[in-house]
Order: sequence, then C-alpha cells, then structure tokens
Amino acid sequence: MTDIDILQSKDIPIIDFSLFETNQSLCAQQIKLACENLGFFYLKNHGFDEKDIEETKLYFDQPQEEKQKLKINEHYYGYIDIRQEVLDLETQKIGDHKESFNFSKFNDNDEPLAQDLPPLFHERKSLFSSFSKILQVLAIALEIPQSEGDKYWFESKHSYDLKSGDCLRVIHYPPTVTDNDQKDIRAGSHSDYGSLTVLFQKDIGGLEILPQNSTEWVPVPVISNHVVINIGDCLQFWTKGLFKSIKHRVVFRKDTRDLDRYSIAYFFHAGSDVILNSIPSKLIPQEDNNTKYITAGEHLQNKINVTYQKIY
Ligand SMILES: O=C(O)CCC(=O)C(=O)O
Ligand SMILES: [Fe+2]
Repeated sequence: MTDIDILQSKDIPIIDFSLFETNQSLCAQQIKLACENLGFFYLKNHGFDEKDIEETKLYFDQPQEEKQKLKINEHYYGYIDIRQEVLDLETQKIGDHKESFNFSKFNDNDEPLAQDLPPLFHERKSLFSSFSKILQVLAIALEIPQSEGDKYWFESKHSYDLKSGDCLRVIHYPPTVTDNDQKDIRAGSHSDYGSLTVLFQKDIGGLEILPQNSTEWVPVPVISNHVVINIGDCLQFWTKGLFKSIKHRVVFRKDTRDLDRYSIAYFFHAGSDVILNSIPSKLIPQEDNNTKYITAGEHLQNKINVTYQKIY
C-alpha cells in the first residue's frame, strides 16, 4: 500500500517527511490530502529530536513548591497545576488530570524570552527550527501566490519579529486517582485553537480523535519515532474549512491508567493581530447570505479567553 492509499483509508495517514528533500510537491500533495481528510497525521523521518521527553520527567518530579515558583503568567507561560485547566467546559465537572509547563518561543540565537525559566530548563535550546519546513509545505500545498510570499507565507506569520502566541508545552499526566475512570479524563475533548500542533507522545497512549461527521472516537496509538501533526482552528479558518481542525482528547486507558504519561506539544499560534489582518487573497472567505464571518483572529481570542478564564 502506498502512502496515498493510506491517506484514502480511514486510518491515520503516515507521511514520510524525507520527501520534503526529494520531492516537495509530492510531499505537499500528501500533506494537503491528510489535512483535508482528517486534519491529523503522523510524520516519520521528521528530523526532530524527541529526547526532551526524558528531561521533562525530571522537571515534574520536583516538589510542588518549586513548580509553583513559576506558575502561569499573564502571557500564559509557566506552570499549570493538576485540575487547573478545563479543556471541555461543556461536559467536564473537574479539570484535566494533568500538569504542564508552557514555554514561550525561543531559538538558537538566545533571543530574549517572555518568561523566566526553571533552572532545569536553562540550558534548553531550540530544537524546533526545523518545524518551519512544515509551515513551508502547507503554503506549497495551498499554492499561495508568489506575490504574497509563496512557500514562506505561513512561516512569515510566525517569525521572531512578530508578536505570536507560539508555545511549547511539556505535559505530565499522572496515574488516575479515581476508581471510575469514566468521569475523569487526562485531557478533555477540544480542538486546538492555533494554526498547527506538533505532538510528541512516548510509550503511553490514550490520545483519541473524533473525525468530522463521526461519533466514534479513534485512538491515535504511539508509534515510536513518529510525531503527530494536527491542524488547529486558525488554519481551518484560513483555508475556509478545507483543512480540518477536529476534536481530540486524552483518556485513561484501562491498561495504562496506573502509569504516568508524558507528552510534548508545540503549538503554532500566530498573533491575533497578524491573523486578523492577513489572509492570502486565495483564501479570503466569501461572505454568503450576509452571514457574519468571524475572523480567525476573533475566534482565537475568544477561545483563549474561555480557556484561561478559569485560571485568572
Ligand atoms: O498530550 C497529548 O497527547 C495531547 C495534548 C493536547 O491535545 C493539547 O495539549 O492540546
Ligand atoms: Fe490538543
């Protein structure tokens, strides 16, 4: 079965990212199809370094007082405690059974950070500059005209000189503490509100997705050396719904509910001012029947307000 066959099946597609070097247009074609169908796919041969997951265990093992020293700030960077975040406000009675730490954007040139970092992460350098390839491949897939930035269109919206909500999040899901795991959840059902998410999972599964027009949750098993990519709401807006931003959650699975789970997510979030004022002409939404179109920027801001109102 070729990769394209896989894309057409119900399974979550696996795309070989070494194609970016050898055949960019085929790579773009495969990624476009995956974004249109499910909005979730795996990348293999991605070149990202996954060793950081081990390091995050050391961070979460620290005493609570240590972690609380840098609790989440007004820019949403810092430590978020267990139960402090509620991803599914409609159905969750208690917050997510997870703790996490949000990093602001950083790079190899020691750019100033919008936050203080815990000592354990001081030596941390960006391993994520290669993410820009993913943004390039999306612009190629959408054929953004040369006059508007061509393959650099998305990347330029996330550049260092622009205000942006890009965020690296390390997450720890402790073992369950309740007998009835139906009521408790590691991460409630939600769609991501940024442009695109790169997710590293390791060893312990539990991530599930709800494909569009479906009522059945589909597991996203951990495949070693594969990262999971998913489209966020912003890209769904930018592409007028062509790319899908779908609901996902992390559940307590029977076989792993007594184990710790660690994951790392990199969320691309262009700043809302950038999103409001810049949609490539090819993607400008058509206003039909006087329906008011909510811009991606407005949507993003609303969703951030709702998610974080519990914290402040
Ligand atoms: O930890 C995971 O596998 C998923 C996390 C997630 O969906 C999120 O933080 O938005
Ligand atoms: Fe998510």
